[in-house]
Amino acid sequence: MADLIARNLSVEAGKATLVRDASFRLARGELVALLGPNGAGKTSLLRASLGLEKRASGDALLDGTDSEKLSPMQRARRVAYLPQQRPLAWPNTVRDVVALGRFAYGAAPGRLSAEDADAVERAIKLCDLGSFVDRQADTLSGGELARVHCARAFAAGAPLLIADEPVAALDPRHQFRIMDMIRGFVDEGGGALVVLHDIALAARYADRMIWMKDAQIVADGPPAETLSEERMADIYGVRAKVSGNSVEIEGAI
Ligand SMILES: Nc1ncnc2c1ncn2[C@@H]1O[C@H](COP(=O)(O)OP(=O)(O)OP(=O)(O)O)[C@@H](O)[C@H]1O
Repeated sequence: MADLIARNLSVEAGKATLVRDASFRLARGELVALLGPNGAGKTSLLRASLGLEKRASGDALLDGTDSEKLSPMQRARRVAYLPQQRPLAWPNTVRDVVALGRFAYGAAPGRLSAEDADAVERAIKLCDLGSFVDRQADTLSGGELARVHCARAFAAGAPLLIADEPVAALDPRHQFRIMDMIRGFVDEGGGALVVLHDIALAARYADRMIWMKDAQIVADGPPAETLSEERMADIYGVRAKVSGNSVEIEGAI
């Protein structure tokens, strides 16, 4: 059973509390949106859950193992993590950047098994990168590069996917395409936790919404139970019209 369970996690930096007493579970078969304003603590929560950032208290288990105790390779086989900041370490072709997603299987660009090569080609196709494969990744536009990083995460073939704002720089069509791919991944048995700032997109795709504000999780449940005009006012300080899963933001309060 692949899952990620965070229990009473807190993260501190100096005197600041970035995450306070947060608990959630991510399992296969669900697409969970993590929402909240800038600075709410979303990235800190994800990184601490994955064992990439020190916790002040609480714990986080990936498939029952403390995530802080996993080696990078063990972690990467359990979960593909697409961070918000996605620096390219060096200029490389698109195909080679996507191939980096296979490192958990001992692959390196130029040294791919048939299975690795297959996963890389599938991810390239899924993310609509066919015409870019031989380009240097550092010559792509921001949105094109975002798709390359999505492909790198998909190529990993891990049962869980955690993506921090995967569609932030994308045009509307590619936002839908990426969300469709994540939905498809979940429908085939994966589990995905995705940070989104587009509430309408989140409500349309997510089975569950986790809402954060001021370092705390304040709600966790299906859109029908947690998305409301009051919630939009409380979390984001905006006036919004909410009708079913549709949200129209009218302005700041
Ligand atoms: N090392 C640090 N020292 C002090 N404050 C920090 C540190 N790292 C993060 N913060 C602060 O903690 C808060 C939470 O940051 P985090 O990146 O988790 O927020 P977020 O919800 O992901 O925001 P965004 O939507 O803008 O990406 C922010 O106010 C940030 O400035």
